[in-house]
Amino acid sequence: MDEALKFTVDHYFESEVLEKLLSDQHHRKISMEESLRIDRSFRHAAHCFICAPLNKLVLGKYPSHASVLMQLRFDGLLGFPGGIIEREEDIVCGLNRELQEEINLDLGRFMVREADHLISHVNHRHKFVFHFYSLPVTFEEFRAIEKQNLEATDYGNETLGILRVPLYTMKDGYHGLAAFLNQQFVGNAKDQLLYGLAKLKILTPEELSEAIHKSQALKLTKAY
Ligand SMILES: O=c1[nH]cnc2c1ncn2[C@@H]1O[C@H](COP(=O)(O)OP(=O)(O)O)[C@@H](O)[C@H]1O
Repeated sequence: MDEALKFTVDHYFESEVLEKLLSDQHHRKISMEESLRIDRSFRHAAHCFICAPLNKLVLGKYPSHASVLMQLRFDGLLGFPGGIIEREEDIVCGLNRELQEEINLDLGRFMVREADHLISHVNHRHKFVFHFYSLPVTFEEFRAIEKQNLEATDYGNETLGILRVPLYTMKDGYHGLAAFLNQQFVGNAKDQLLYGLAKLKILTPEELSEAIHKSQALKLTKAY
């Protein structure tokens, strides 16, 4: 594996390197405690990685081990459901409220908890802290969440729809996750996606590394 590529993947696991790497992109890792002490002029936003285990052959031949939900925003960018936390609001309460508004999450059945926190980043340039949480569910629950989404307040205006991230790789080595990584993501949502996949052990570092490599190598090539 070439060194530059290994570095890209490793940075999701080694916080010091992550911090250094992400500082170039204006997103730096920050602990939850530190983020809560940050200057009050910073806004907080929280987004959620909803995922379920799956054992399926896509198109009858490409193995896929999980379902992960993202959404297409009003501006055509891909992101996770969630949003801005109100000034006096608790982060997890604000996230659950946003999930109800954006994807009509049934809060009687599903709730993100503090323990589901995955990672937070601060962007000093935009004075924003971005918190990222997971909501692991069963596949049946994931299907129920997908169906309920159509009745969301924000459906068709703020959010254009939800989608499942393709976690498989087709025969050409590009279509599937690698091609998906070349789409346009809002803020640091792409980093969050890769982090969630690694942290929840949905894909191995080697699989992630391969997808990142292929997405970079084949970006300009149209396979068909
Ligand atoms: O999935 C995401 N990951 C990380 N940041 C995101 C994501 N979606 C939106 N953002 C950023 O979060 C902030 C709040 O945007 P969002 O559209 O979610 O809030 P809202 O729904 O409350 O208007 C913006 O700075 C936006 O760029």
